[in-house]
Amino acid sequence: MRTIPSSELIINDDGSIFHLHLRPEQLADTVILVGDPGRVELVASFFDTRECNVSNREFNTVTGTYKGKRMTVLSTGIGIGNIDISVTELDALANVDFETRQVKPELRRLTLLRLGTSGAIQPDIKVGEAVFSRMSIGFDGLLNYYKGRNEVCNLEYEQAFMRHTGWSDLLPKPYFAVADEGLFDLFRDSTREGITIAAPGFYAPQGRWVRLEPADAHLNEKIESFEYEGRRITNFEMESSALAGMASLMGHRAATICTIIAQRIALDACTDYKPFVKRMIRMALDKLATI
Ligand SMILES: O=P(O)(O)O[C@H]1O[C@H](CO)[C@@H](O)[C@H]1O
Ligand SMILES: O=c1cc[nH]c(=O)[nH]1
Repeated sequence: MRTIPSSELIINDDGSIFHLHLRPEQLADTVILVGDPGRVELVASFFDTRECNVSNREFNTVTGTYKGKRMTVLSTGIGIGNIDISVTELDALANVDFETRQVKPELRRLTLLRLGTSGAIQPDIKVGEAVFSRMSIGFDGLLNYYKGRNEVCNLEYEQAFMRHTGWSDLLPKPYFAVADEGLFDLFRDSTREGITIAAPGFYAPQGRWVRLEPADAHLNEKIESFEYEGRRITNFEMESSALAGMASLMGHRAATICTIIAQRIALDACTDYKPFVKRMIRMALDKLATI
């Protein structure tokens, strides 16, 4: 059996994992991931009990209970690189023996739910709505670095999307990662189903033009008009693809729900979005407490 070298899985002197600074016993089976470090306290404010509060860089973590169910809430900061770190380290905490540095014979299956914010790219999706990313399109390329990527992605959608958009060979190949169906069933009545683009940036990668002009000024129009099997692309954010894709490869169940805070078609944005996010968090906690 492979022993993972200490340069590949870095464990701190106190027995915690390199970036998250968590020790294996501090991780619950149900994990809520949020981008904003300040959102951890908002989620944890609903908890009945708290057993630990750990912080390193942008990674804040609280483990506690909500309606008797043990949960961990973790902030990942912004972007796919931090999802690569967070999901790998969460999985290692659950499934690697830190003494032997070997994968445990019995694997633990985590439930990973990201609660984020997002911009809508269809005119009928309003600010304040919660969109469930049933599929996520990775514009970031991360999953292409992992073996088995084709086995967990929807390749038909990928081909159709690249054809429709005339995908530039300067960009990473997009991957279509799929959310856990059980989580979709849990949330289908309380959210709007969507297909979400996870972009490797907030500005040009989402078609925004401040001073630097996007390479393809018409890409968002092509994204908006893409339709396959009667489904369309609904929203932009920056993490859901790597979360869904890595969790599928590892055997965890994962999904993303985002509150819409920008309406890209109406050219509108809401900066007072926290009450909507709070509503999404309470809804998600109530559902997660039942499984
Ligand atoms: O509100 P969070 O969870 O950070 O999610 C969204 O907001 C950030 C950009 O403002 C990106 O992380 C994007 O995915
Ligand atoms: O438009 C948006 C809003 C929030 N987060 C994003 O990544 N994009």
